Amino acid sequence: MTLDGEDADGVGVGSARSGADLYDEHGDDLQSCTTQFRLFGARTSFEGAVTTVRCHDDNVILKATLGDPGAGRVLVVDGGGSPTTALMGDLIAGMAASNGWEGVIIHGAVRDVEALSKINIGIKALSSNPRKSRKDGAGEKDVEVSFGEVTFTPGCHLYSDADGILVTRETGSAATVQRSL
Ligand SMILES: O=C([O-])CC(=O)C(=O)O
Repeated sequence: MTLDGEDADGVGVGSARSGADLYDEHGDDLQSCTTQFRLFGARTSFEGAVTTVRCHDDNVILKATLGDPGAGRVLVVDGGGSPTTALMGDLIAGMAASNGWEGVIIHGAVRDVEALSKINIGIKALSSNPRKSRKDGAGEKDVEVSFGEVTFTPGCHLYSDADGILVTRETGSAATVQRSL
């Protein structure tokens, strides 16, 4: 499946299509996340291939991953839904934006909310908490994670906007959603 921005003649439609438009076109070929996130970053719409981290109140692996070149990817973080500590603040988010990450979705909390709103990256998280997380290095990378009735498999494609989060069921280069639809 290819989710591209072209009409039947292969001509770009020229205006941004929303998550609702994408869902209407592709239906249940796409998973739709039922978890209600808050939007924290300056970018309201973002997409890319998924990389995953699972960590609970410990952000060492998250920080190391966002220190790698993003190459247009979106990091999906299964933080166990914890509101207890922030897994990301403005320093890590700024680094992620500089490294070419398109977005970060955190099933958990962030901090430095005012500053995050000025960083040119997509950020969705459940909540905010000024308390920082532990630095023990507990967690896993590149594992399948699930929340909001969606399974996020590394390499699947994710599209996020004000409507919500859509995720392909397949992985690989054929499953693409171009940004300027
Ligand atoms: O270092 C942390 O735990 C998170 C943080 O405050 C930042 O990214 O600015």
